[in-house]
Amino acid sequence: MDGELFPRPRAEVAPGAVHVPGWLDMSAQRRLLDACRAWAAPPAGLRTVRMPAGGEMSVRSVCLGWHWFPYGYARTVVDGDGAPVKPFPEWLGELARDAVADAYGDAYGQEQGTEPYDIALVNFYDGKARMGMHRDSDEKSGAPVVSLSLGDACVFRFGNVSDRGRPWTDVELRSGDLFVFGGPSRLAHHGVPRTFPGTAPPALGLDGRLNVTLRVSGLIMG
Ligand SMILES: O=C(O)CCC(=O)C(=O)O
Ligand SMILES: [Fe+2]
Repeated sequence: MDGELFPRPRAEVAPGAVHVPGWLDMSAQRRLLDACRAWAAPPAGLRTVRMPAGGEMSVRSVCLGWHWFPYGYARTVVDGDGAPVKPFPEWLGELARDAVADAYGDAYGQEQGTEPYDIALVNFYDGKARMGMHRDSDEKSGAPVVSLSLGDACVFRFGNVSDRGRPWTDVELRSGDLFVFGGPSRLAHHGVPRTFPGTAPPALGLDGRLNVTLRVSGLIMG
């Protein structure tokens, strides 16, 4: 972010897991936030996800392209209002490609592939929301997951591929930050143990935190 006392360096926290601080400037953050507000509106808008065991996720979510539910993808909001999922816009796919290219440079070139990005999962965190350690394993593609953060900062816990426990690395994700995980880290466990309410940049006008992950489904269109 401009005006910081110490610039935050980019970091590869595990092989194929790259944090790029301040990747989106304020106007790009505003554009993404405006789009999230439109996506959040019904039908097929922001919803609370109920887990098979009976609990509810504390984040509220909306999907584009394919609708994620525990645990799979569908073309309609099968666990909500039943409406068709909103389309995945072309500009988001371009943003995902740019993100992977910027995060990886020439490394993991083989991971970039040619399959188009076709899923966005948007998660809204109020001050109390969290996300437990999990893997993004419902996709049929090994393409990297692209994560963009807006609003309040959070602790993003990036763990290992074998289980939910240590070793992990805690990374602070702030508004505008990019995190890409692919290659050997594509199926690493990760979660958000806490956010820092009130730390969103005032110029953005968001109370809480939004995270947008962009993914390749590897699923057949239709
Ligand atoms: O909010 C985040 O930074 C992570 C979100 C996440 O892991 C997911 O949507 O699967
Ligand atoms: Fe995830």
